[in-house]
Amino acid sequence: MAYEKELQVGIEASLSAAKLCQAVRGNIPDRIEKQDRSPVTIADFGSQAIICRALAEAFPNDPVVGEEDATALRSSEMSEQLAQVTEYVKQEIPNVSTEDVTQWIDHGNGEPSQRFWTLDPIDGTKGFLRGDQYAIALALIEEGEVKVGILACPALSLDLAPPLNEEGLLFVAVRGEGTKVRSLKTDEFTAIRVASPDDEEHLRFVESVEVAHGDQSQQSAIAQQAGIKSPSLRMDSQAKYGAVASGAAALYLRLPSPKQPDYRENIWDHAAGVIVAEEAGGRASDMYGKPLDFSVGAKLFQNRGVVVSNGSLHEAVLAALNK
Ligand SMILES: Nc1ncnc2c1ncn2[C@@H]1O[C@H](COP(=O)(O)OS(=O)(=O)O)[C@@H](OP(=O)(O)O)[C@H]1O
Ligand SMILES: [Mg+2]
Ligand SMILES: [Mg+2]
Ligand SMILES: [Mg+2]
Repeated sequence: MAYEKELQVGIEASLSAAKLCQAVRGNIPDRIEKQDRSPVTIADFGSQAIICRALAEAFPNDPVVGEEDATALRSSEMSEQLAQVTEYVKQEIPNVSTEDVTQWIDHGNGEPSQRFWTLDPIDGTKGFLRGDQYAIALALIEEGEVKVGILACPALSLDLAPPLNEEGLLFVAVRGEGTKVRSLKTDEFTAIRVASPDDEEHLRFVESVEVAHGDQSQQSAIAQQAGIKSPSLRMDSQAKYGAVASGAAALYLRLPSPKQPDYRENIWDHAAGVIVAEEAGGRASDMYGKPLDFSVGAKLFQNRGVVVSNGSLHEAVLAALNK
């Protein structure tokens, strides 16, 4: 098996981060507003600290391109939140100082290079705050190609055979080796595949809960033109990729919002999910059919929108988008 050490370290760190997130969710924290006005919480910071620490120790030469950074958390106005983050991190790693925590978080300020990791410590922060879906998403990128994806979805369960019907799922994919899933509670993995073309029951699509993150009216029009008759399943975060990879849905659509036509997707919002879907037999591209290009920096500058399917539906979706 390839990337054995990467998997072992990445999985262990993601499970520990997932535990921290679930502990914080027992008592949903305040939303902290970032400079771009999007939300972050003490759990996003704690999760990034735990995973960056593990990566820095095991792979000191690998940059980590993470969503969060500790600048605001170091300010005196946020000393209370920093203390809270540190308390939660201590439940996973004993004897930790506030200085350790901010340093580990800032290990995620790396730049994309020939080999690097990208981390979304909580994808779907809005979902996390609402009590809905969220994910911890970690991916290894080499030469612009996603090689490993680890996607923990602590609140996800799908209406499918075990272990997918258990709450709390971990999806893992390695390039060329398929995708597998396990419950967060047991350590037995099961291989998964996307929905087959004749699976009428799962011929449905997933999209964001947040209206501002896409174009829901175009998304339903396109899905209909591709032959999907049922309404969408709205789900926060890269859990949507898990739904397509396991066959709970046949399509994930994320078309640019008319209010933000110039929005570019962040690599950490997609890298782990893309390999999880592809290695399960699915296909991912942008709305023009171009492969998602992870070689051009921290955003998908060369792509517009995201289409993820079970493969068989892809051409019909692209044809509808082309009209
Ligand atoms: N305008 C716009 N268009 C597209 N995407 C955007 C936009 N604004 C934010 N984001 C990113 O969306 C990430 C959350 O993913 P989802 O939209 O799938 O989940 S959710 O329903 O919003 O929770 C979310 O990731 P997190 O910040 O990690 O939660 C954002 O990076
Ligand atoms: Mg965010
Ligand atoms: Mg995200
Ligand atoms: Mg995030």
